[in-house]
Amino acid sequence: MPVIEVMDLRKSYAGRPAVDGVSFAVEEGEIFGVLGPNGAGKTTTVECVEGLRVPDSGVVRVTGLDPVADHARVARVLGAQLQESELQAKLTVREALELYAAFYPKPLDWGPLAERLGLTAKLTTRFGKLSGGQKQRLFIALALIGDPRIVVLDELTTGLDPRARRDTWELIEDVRTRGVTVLLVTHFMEEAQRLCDRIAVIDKGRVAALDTPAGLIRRSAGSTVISFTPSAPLDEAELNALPALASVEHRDGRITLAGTDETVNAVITLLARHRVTARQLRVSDATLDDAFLDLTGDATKEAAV
Ligand SMILES: Nc1ncnc2c1ncn2[C@@H]1O[C@H](COP(=O)(O)OP(=O)(O)OP(=O)(O)O)[C@@H](O)[C@H]1O
Repeated sequence: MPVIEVMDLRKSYAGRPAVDGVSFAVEEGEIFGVLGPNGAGKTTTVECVEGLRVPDSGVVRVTGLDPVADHARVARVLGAQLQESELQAKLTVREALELYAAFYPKPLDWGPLAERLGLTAKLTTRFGKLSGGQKQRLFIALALIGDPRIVVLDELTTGLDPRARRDTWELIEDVRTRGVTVLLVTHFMEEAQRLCDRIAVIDKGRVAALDTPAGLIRRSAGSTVISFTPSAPLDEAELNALPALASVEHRDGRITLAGTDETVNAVITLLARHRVTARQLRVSDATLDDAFLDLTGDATKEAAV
């Protein structure tokens, strides 16, 4: 049985749909990503899973329980990252960890958790004096302290420097190794690609695609990218006629084509036919970034970056 089930979830604000028929199921032990442009309905969706918002219609189940009607029981199995305003400025890091540990029947030992999140040197620092990244790390610790079966992390590494981000990814991988299910809302493609087993791409309140990161990349139009600097100009019409071509870009004499393996073979044949040499030829797989822009359409491109 899935540990989280969302079926035809709908939620409007002042008559405007923010979530418009979202369905997905998260299996035990999975890292499930929710990805989408700003305002797509991601936070509303996960807050319905946490029982913090009441859906207009649809069904949400967490370990078979209704997060609104069975809020107390759901809170025992689900750890959620807090919003900044929820902690007192005068509370020290140690006090916050001890306080939250006391809420749960079998909390984790907060010492190693604080160590893993680089908070040991900050135990006596008051919350109000922490940097944005340190606060973020404390919220992650507090989400995990109750040793939950499921953890919901919204914008996990926003505000963290690259080092802290990588340490946090390792921590999340450790958490999953212990069998914890992770529901992760993120804007970072690299994070989603590295951590998530499956991703629901949400766009305009609906699920635009649901697949593994590799599956999302494969289904986007230009899943292979070839770039090179030709030794002589190539005919634009011939380039545009290449099979399975998704896009052509020219920059500083360099040509970048997105397509499939078929496009790559055809361009190599084209180059040979015209006796044109391709300097600095590179062939690479498209990234999740490319797939995301493709799946969420042109209108949302600007909001996504
Ligand atoms: N409490 C609220 N009252 C009115 N409108 C809201 C409320 N919360 C969210 N919205 C609107 O609902 C839509 C979806 O918001 P939501 O926060 O769920 O999106 P999101 O995908 O999490 O966005 P972001 O990536 O920017 O955090 C947005 O248009 C937002 O303005």
